Amino acid sequence: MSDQPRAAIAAASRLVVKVGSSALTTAGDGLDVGRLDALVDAIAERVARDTQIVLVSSGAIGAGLAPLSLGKRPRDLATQQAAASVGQLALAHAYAESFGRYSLTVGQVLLTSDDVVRRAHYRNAERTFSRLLALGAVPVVNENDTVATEEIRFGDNDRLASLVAHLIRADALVLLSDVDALYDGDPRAGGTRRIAEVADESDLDGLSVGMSSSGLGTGGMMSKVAAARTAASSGVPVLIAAAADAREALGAAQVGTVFRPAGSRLSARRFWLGYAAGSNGRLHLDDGAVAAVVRRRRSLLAAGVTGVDGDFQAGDVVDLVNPAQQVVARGVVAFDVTELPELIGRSTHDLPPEQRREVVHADDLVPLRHR
Ligand SMILES: Nc1ncnc2c1ncn2[C@@H]1O[C@H](COP(=O)(O)OP(=O)(O)O)[C@@H](O)[C@H]1O
Ligand SMILES: N[C@@H](CCC(=O)OP(=O)(O)O)C(=O)O
Repeated sequence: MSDQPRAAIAAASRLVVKVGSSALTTAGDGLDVGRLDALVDAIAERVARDTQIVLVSSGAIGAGLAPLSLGKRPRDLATQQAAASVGQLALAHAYAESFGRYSLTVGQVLLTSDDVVRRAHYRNAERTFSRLLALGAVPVVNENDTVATEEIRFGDNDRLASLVAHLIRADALVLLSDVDALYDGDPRAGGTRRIAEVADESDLDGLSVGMSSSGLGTGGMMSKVAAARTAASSGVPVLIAAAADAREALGAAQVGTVFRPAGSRLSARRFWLGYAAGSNGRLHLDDGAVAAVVRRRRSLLAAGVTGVDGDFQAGDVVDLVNPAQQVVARGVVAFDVTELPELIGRSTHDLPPEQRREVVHADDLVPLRHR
């Protein structure tokens, strides 16, 4: 086992740290200020060593339960939003007080999925973060739960954190939770083994990673592993650790599970295209087109398209799907959905001159891995 990704996390000059509800709130009592202060102590220590940190914090819903006399996490969206509305205020206040002990200023950034799905909003968010960091503030991020509808919500701050890590070009992502690492099965069941490092995708084979969460968070370990894979496969090392071990995690990083980054880092635009953008439709590819696009990194031509669905216009983002119905790539399509049916399957030189172009140009295309 190599210490390379842990050394990179220990030396990072820009970090995204995400903390889950389970590490900040308790079912009956709401926000646990003692645990929040301990997390802030660890972050402030790292900031004092000149690391810029963006904190993605869950816990708004959990923090809003006790003030509204709600016993456990509500299932319906309206009550979750009411709890988040009350809880986010408490959370932001607690962070402002806690960072204030170190004379650090916090800035609240509440994002909806539109802020990353739409390219113009994405760039706007990027500017806000870089300005806050340049001014020496600690951005504290959460989903804007009170306005996010069922359809558009992330519902999952692990994914939001991996998107933010790319948005701000962080050197590493640290996911803090109530569990100290990824195990080969749900540690609550006992008899499980800690995974110290995920060097490549094959290290995840055979693991039982639960959706079931602590009861306070959402997505369980499954959403953390998905977020870690997204970040690592596009060049960002990730550490999953317990919030209780935050000092060690943000220090030498010799705790938890580390995900080794694979390949080179995607540009902000290609990352956005592959992982953040919303998709407006699907192009179905034959095997030859899949090989050309995924292995040889060529443009997608009409000859290799077998079908289309969705409602898209030229310039929209679409999924590229193989014959087994797996999404193998995403790209910006060069035709409206209404134009494609009469073009597909035809070779480029048979097309009318005004339509003699790639369906998706190689520069606008990002191959994705699938499991
Ligand atoms: N293979 C696994 N390894 C580690 N934890 C797991 C695994 N499968 C399920 N879990 C559970 O995932 C929970 C963490 O997820 P969650 O409650 O959503 O955390 P958070 O609120 O921090 O996002 C842990 O309490 C743990 O019991
Ligand atoms: N935005 C929600 C948290 C959503 C979420 O992903 O929660 P968690 O699994 O605890 O990171 C809140 O603040 O309660």
